[in-house]
Amino acid sequence: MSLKDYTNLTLHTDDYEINMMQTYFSKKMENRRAVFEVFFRTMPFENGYAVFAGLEHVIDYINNLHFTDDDIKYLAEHGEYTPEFLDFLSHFKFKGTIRSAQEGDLVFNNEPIMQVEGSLAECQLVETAILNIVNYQTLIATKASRIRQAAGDDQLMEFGTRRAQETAAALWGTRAAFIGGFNSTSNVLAGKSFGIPVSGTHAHSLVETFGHDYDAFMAYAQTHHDCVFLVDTYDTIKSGVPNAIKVAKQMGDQIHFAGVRIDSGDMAYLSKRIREMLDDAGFTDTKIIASNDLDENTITSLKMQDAKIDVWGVGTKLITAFDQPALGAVYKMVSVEQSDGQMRDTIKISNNAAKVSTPGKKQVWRINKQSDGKSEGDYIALSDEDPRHQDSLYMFHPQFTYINKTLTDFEATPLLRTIIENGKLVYKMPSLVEIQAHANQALASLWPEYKRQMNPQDYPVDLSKKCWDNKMNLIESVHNYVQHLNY
Ligand SMILES: Nc1ncnc2c1ncn2[C@@H]1O[C@H](COP(=O)(O)OP(=O)(O)OP(=O)(O)O)[C@@H](O)[C@H]1O
Ligand SMILES: O=P(O)(O)OC[C@H]1O[C@H](OP(=O)(O)OP(=O)(O)O)[C@H](O)[C@@H]1O
Ligand SMILES: O=C(O)c1cccnc1
Repeated sequence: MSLKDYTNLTLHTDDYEINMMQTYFSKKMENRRAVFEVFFRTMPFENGYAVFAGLEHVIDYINNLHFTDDDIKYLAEHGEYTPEFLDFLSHFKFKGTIRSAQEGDLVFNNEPIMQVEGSLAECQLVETAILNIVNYQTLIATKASRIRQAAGDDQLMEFGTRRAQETAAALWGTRAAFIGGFNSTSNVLAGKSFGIPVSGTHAHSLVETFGHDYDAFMAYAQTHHDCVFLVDTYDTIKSGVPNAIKVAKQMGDQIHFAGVRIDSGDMAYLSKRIREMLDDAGFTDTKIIASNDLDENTITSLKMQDAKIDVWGVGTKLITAFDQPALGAVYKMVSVEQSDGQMRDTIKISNNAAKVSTPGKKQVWRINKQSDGKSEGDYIALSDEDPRHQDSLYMFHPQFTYINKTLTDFEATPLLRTIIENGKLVYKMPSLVEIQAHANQALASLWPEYKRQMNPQDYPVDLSKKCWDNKMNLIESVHNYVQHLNY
């Protein structure tokens, strides 16, 4: 089950989208064809790759897209819309085509990660929600993947709900965290909705209720088989751990003494002492779980200190993407139908070279070496090109064109898959476990240079010659047009 029965998100769009729709409608342009593409300009967290997430929610959103009578009434009362336009909206259905990266795919800056092709009206309407969903979920999946890289094979528990930016962010965020490599969530609704394994320990309030570690742990042990005791409420070494061991010994086989959790103090020192105490008492399989404002940096540091921590509980810094709260993905028009029925590629010029959009409907080809399967880079081509038909592939840096290479031993795989075609879902959503496995496979084909946490190499994202020429020609024609203006 998914969170399908949440509020209809059709009005979850910016006012200006509906205002533009009204203009297109009044000018009889609402059915002109258009192509828009989603991309981000800089890598989140200065990471070498991003993990794409959000497609399932985008599909739910598109499937639910319709203006209810109530929505129309609201627009009639609050906007400058004509009755004819409101009538058009009341019959609106999404009939466009969406091509997208799959969840768990690795994606990079300045390449299309989703493409919407359809009528001008429908393409414009869906911009806001698509960006809202993809921006957040891709950011969290990427943060989770960074934390996974730091944690190695250790268990990662997602604890973020209480700190998330509201409920939807907690739920979709924990799903994105799972895609990025987390093992479980503390959020029960996320477990029910998405099938994520749910796990949890107990809070300090349990110990405070009983007033003593022993009484609290014993009460918990008498009411649960699997027990993780939180040992830092009063004094970890003098009271928490000794009382946890005492209860575990007294309860014997009646419980599974799965672990102890620490949530404060010097966790390198404490975990080493706790490990000795547990081992001395014969509980060599009992795990040590740590939480307290953890992220990939604290986990890396604790591992360097040889902390004896087996399981990491991570909340705030993951679910809020603490060190970079926005991915900054944008949705740009790349082609639009003219009055003569011809498509014209479009460009947004900027003084900042990196901000000049790449015109034309495109496909991203992931180029891997056939011999070792490793990624050589991404090759952005116009949609009528297919590098699979070429014996060799010339790849060059789109700004510093002297950086180039010619590949013969290569395999090209399209990144953008058709998800919705003319309004119909044509894509079978993989399970969440399959998506997580897909992300792991994708990471395995990436060289370690792109995966390191600090100062990773820039992954090559190149344009085909045809795509590059198309961009240069359009820049030239816009310059000519601006130069000949007389104001
Ligand atoms: N050995 C360590 N190396 C690196 N970071 C650590 C280590 N031990 C704890 N931390 C991290 O340091 C941060 C602050 O911990 P600190 O001990 O100052 O506060 P605290 O234990 O949370 O205090 P409080 O008792 O108020 O909860 C946390 O993010 C924690 O994960
Ligand atoms: O530190 P985070 O990465 O955000 O992980 C979530 C935090 O939430 C809990 O603390 P909280 O103080 O809310 O409740 P408690 O009384 O159970 O400690 C838990 O003990 C973690 O410290
Ligand atoms: O289960 C836990 O230990 C837990 C859950 C949420 C937040 N902090 C801790």
